[in-house]
Amino acid sequence: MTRPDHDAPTSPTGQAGPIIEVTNLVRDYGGLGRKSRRVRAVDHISFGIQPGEAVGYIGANGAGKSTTIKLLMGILRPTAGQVRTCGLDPMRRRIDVARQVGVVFGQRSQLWWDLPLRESFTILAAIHRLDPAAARDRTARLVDELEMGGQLATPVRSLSLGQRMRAEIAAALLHSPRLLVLDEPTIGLDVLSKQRLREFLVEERRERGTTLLLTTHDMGDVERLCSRVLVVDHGRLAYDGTLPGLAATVGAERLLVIDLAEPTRPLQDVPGARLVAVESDGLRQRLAFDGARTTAAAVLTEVSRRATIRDLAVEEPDIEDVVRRIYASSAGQR
Ligand SMILES: Nc1ncnc2c1ncn2[C@@H]1O[C@H](COP(=O)(O)OP(=O)(O)OP(=O)(O)O)[C@@H](O)[C@H]1O
Repeated sequence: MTRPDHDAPTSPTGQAGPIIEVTNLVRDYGGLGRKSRRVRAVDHISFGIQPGEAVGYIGANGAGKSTTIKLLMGILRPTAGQVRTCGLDPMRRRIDVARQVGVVFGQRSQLWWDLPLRESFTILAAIHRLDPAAARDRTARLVDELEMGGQLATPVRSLSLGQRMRAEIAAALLHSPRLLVLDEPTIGLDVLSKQRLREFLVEERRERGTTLLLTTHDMGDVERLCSRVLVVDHGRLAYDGTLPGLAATVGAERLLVIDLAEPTRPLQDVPGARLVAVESDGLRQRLAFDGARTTAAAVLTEVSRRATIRDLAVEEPDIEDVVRRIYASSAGQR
């Protein structure tokens, strides 16, 4: 597919249309010298992200996630294919893109290491040319919501990992970007810090409709924050859809944990279900079923013909396992 090598005439500032549009994107590293081996980090990837979406971009180490993000931000030039971020060519309009996007790269800080945190916010507000009063309000709000009030006088280098990540996110959101790109935002954080950060992001998106693109190895981030997931594997897009759909593509089973009123014979041969475990003399039984082929209701109807159900729970597939199976199945296709 070819596109004119200029920004779409209908969206000179990139306000209309998809917020990210990637078409047949390719990026190679190396391969120029005789001894240098060429690595295809991104291999003909195409996808679009609409304003307001929250998308998890996941894949194993070296799958091509960071390279894709750098291409989206205009840090790297594509080997082939097209990228539009906020409707703009990020290589040619990097500053205009930066005005509309907030980015947090796990390894790279946008804060001034030796200065008190407060100073970083002041400098960033000046760089983004924010109105001073509006910048003060926005900073105060982010500091409040991210519970950073106690750290404003602390030099960035003395912040804990969790505090620094919250500070990075506040810095990325200071100019109220349309798109927030987060690379591994919860890596290394303790459970409580992760939970707080996720809650903040949910709230921020609910209030402002900010589009979110998130790379992560933590499926909890995806489950909590993203309505759509892109799985990249060896530079190729292996899946684009919802999380439950992801589970369905590998035939991942859901589990019904059924508590029965009396000890009951093993619930074998329930159509569409597989008996996984019988516990407490048959008082609790676990049946696995494939959500694409039958429903929990159909399985329960059959069980209730055989015994009285006292209580039940449905356990969703383990998403880490689902992702492992996606990688395994796409490796089989190569
Ligand atoms: N500057 C570089 N020079 C050469 N090869 C590179 C360079 N950067 C990345 N690569 C290679 O490109 C491939 C994709 O790397 P990338 O960093 O995009 O993956 P990733 O999915 O972000 O991995 P991780 O989860 O480990 O951060 C890998 O094989 C990597 O070794």
